[in-house]
Parts: sequence; structure tokens; C-alpha cells
Amino acid sequence: MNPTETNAWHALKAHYSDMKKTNISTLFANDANRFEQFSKQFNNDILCDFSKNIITQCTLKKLTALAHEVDLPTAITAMVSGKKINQTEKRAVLHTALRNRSNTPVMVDGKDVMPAVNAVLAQMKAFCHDIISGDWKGYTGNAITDIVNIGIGGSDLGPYMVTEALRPYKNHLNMHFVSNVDGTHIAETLKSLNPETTLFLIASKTFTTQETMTNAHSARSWFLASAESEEHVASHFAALSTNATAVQAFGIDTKNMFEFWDWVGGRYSLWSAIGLSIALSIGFDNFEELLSGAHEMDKHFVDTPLEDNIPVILALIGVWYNNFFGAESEAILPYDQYMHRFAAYFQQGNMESNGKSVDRDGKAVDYQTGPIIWGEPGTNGQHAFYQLIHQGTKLIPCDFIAPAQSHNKISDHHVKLMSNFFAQTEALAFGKSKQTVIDELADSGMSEADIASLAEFKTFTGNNPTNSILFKQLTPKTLGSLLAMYEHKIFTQGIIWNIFSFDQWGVELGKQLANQILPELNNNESINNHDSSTNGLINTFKAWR
Ligand SMILES: O=P(O)(O)OC[C@H]1O[C@@H](O)[C@H](O)[C@@H](O)[C@@H]1O
Repeated sequence: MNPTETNAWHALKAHYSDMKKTNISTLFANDANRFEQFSKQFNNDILCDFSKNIITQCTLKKLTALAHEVDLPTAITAMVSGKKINQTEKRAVLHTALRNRSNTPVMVDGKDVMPAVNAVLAQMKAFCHDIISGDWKGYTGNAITDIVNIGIGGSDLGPYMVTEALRPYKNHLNMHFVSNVDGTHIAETLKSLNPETTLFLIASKTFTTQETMTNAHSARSWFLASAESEEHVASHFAALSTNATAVQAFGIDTKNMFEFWDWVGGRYSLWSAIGLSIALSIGFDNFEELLSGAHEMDKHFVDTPLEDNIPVILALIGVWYNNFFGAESEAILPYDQYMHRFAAYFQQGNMESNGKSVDRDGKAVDYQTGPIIWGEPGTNGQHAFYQLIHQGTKLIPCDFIAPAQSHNKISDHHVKLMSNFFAQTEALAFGKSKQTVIDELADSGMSEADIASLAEFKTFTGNNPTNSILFKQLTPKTLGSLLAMYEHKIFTQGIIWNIFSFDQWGVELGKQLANQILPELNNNESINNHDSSTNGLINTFKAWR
């Protein structure tokens, strides 16, 4: 259903005409209980404060009506019950089954997937035990000290982001992540490694991705240059994949293969065998906690009425700015250094899922779909790009995310960090009036005329919307819940925008053309079969290399 043709959309359009004249300061001034009314707690662990948005209860009601009109509840049931909702690839979408700790049957093509999910988890558990305990020996009899995950996109971003986020839970194993086909990435990583004590995880759903396969072959050659015999590959290479045939062809023993299934999307795969690097880094029990946290959020998403459903509310507020206020982007700003890859992770999560311009009926959409996602950890962002958020011409809704308790209680760092966290959303919402600036400058010794002209530049209009997501501490369980919350936000928005969120055809054309161009780079002949720009660039590259 085209969302713009729903009754709710028309009502929201009319409502927007009123709300665009409203500002956040007024909304707070008129309602002493605004925080209580527009915030929700999840499991007494995560507080989501939506109050600093340009919304009223009436806005939320109308947005929720939209979610009902596009039949979001049926769509949620379809996803979690294994319906083939990824229609262009004819696949189910079941990352929720990977963390289904209640173990209720989940059927795909008449078969319960849970026994297979549990079997791979058991295999991962045993492997983690062997590697972490040192029982697993490398080819010279030494224990493994370093793990290198070779993967890209969903086979890299999630494992890397979570491994970094959960560093406080980390054991003695040194983790490395190689993704880029740029030889620098693997070369710099290998420099510090000893082949006798290094384990490579080749992480690729398809096991055909050019970057990953190229890096994997280079890792293998580097390893064999020391180990000499192919039979040693078995104790230093494992594969995380859906493609057993390609794994075997690469020379990895399938007993070192950790399987997952076509119903796991790459950008939703950290919960599967793709998460093996996470489990190795923090131990399997902590990996299970991560799964449990996500499962708790899944239950909330499935069971909670839309009006109280946290991922749904986040999604609807996102739609409000994206489709009615014309916001082009959203910033994700974690005030936690451990979460420094969180925005990058959800850049793929959001932009690969909802960066679509054809609807589920194959028709070009005539409304906006997924926003541009970006962000960096606070406070670094404050000294870089916040200027534009505060005083630029673009509306940028932001999510501020922070832990109440730091893992590193060093002097007053955490209160300083948090004072910035609280200050920024306050400043963004309420701004600073020209009169306040003039009053502040009154004793500066400047002339009245100079004060008046400087005040123009020092005024903050405010009315910049934010969500604040405060949680107790960054634990595996809380991180699992936060990740699932954002995943379900993305899903909900995809349903409203009537697009398929689980395919990614937009990444294919570049791959196809790169495959055509690659052989053209293997000689020094001048080429002329492309447009003049591409010819000119290739020929200059050939002349200069
Ligand atoms: O895990 P694979 O098969 O190597 O794929 C890696 C990535 O490949 C990209 O082409 C896809 O756009 C991503 O969604 C995917 O995560």
C-alpha cells in the first residue's frame, strides 16, 4: 500500500501544517509532565526519552494510526514466523530465530529451524572453549593468541562493532578485522602476527565476495609461506558461511565450517555463526547474553501494542521527520567510546535495508524512503560537526545514546562526558534567544551596536529534535537489546514505506562493472570502450602505475 494514500497520511499532512509552527520549548512550557508522557523504559535497563521531539500525543496517535493502516502487526508476525517476506530473493527473514532463547519452533518450508540453530551454537560453544582454553593447538603445538576475521559488509561491521563495544568483557585473545580489498589492510594486519598462533575466520555468507576471497587467499599464502604444508591449514582457518561447496573448494575442512542459512541477511548476521569472532573475544556465555538481550527486545517488539512499542515509536518519529519535515539524514551519537563503530554499523543496517526507490509492487515511489545515517561518538562530534546541527540550515534529528555507568571509572571523566550528553540535547531543543545573548554581553564593554550585531551570530534557534537513549551499563545483554531495537525500527520503517528491506540489489551494478574493468587493468593497452571520463581515468592510472 502506498503510505501517502492512507487516511493516516492525509491526517498527518494536515497535522504537520500545525506542528511546523510549534516548537519544543512551547511543548515543554505547556506540559509539566512531558518527560513522563514521552519516555519509556525497557526492562528497567534502557530509558528512551522521546520528549525532545516536535510531537504531541496527537502526533503519536496519528503516526500509530499509520502503522495500523499499513498493517504493521501482520507484517511483524509474518517476519518472525518465517514467511518469505524477502520476496525478491524468495527468502524468509529470521535473525530473530538466531536469538530465540525460548526455543519455540520457527518453521521455514515446513521445517523447524531451531534444532539447526542450536546445533551451530553448540559447535561455536565447543570451538570457543577449545580456542580460549588453549586446548586447540596451532601447527607447531602452540595455543592461538590472535584471531583475524576476514569479511566485509555484514560479515565485518557487526562483529567488529560488537567486539569493540564489549571490550570490557574481552579475554586474552587479540582480535583483528580485515575487510578492505586494499592490500594495505591485510598487509598491516599481518605485520604483527605470528602464523603459528594465528587463527583466521573467513566470514562470508556467499563465500564468493571478491574482497573477502582475495584477502582470504592472501592470508592463506602468508600462512603457507611459514607452515609449508597444506594440512596445517585445518588448524588455522575456519569458515563462517552458508556455502559449504565454496568453503571446501577453498581448502577449509567442512568440520571447521560454521553454518548459517539463506534466511539470515548479511547485515542481520552478527547473531549467527558470523558472530564467532564476538564469541571468541568475550566468551560464549557473554555471546549468549547478547542473544538474550536481543530476544528480550524481540519479545517486546512482537508483544507490545504499537503505541507503547519502543522500536515502533522510534520508527514513527523517524518517518515524521523524514516524510513530513523533509529531514534528509539522522545522526546516531553514542556517548561511549566503546560504541565508536555503532553509527557505521547502522549505516549499513539502515541504508542497505531502506535505501530503495521501488515499492513492493515494483513501482517507483513518489515519497522519501530511508534517511542518510551518520554519526561519531560524543564528545568528538561536538568539536567537529555539531555546529551545523545547532546553527546550520538542515534539520538533523539525532539519537543521543549513553551509559549511566562507565566501565572505566577514572576521576571525573564520566560525569564530564554525561554533562555534555545532557547539555547537548538541552541546547538543541531549547536554543538561546537573542535577548539572552545581549544580556550576557551587557558587561563586556562592547558598544550596544556591536553587541546587537554579534548577538545575531551567537543566537541558537533551538527546536532541533533528539531522542535520548540512556542505559545502565554497556553489557552484552543491553547491547543486544539496543541492536534489536534499531533493527526493528528499520523493519517498521520499511513496512511503512512499502519497500523490501531485506534485499540489496543496489550493490550489484558496481560489482558487475568492476569485474568487467578488472581484466582491462591487467595490461598496458589504452582503452576506449567506456565513456570518456572512465576511459581517461583508467588510461591515466595505467600510465602512472
Ligand atoms: O557475507 P558476504 O556474502 O561476503 O557478503 C558481504 C556483504 O556483501 C555486500 O555486497 C552486501 O551488500 C552486504 O549485504 C554483505 O553483507
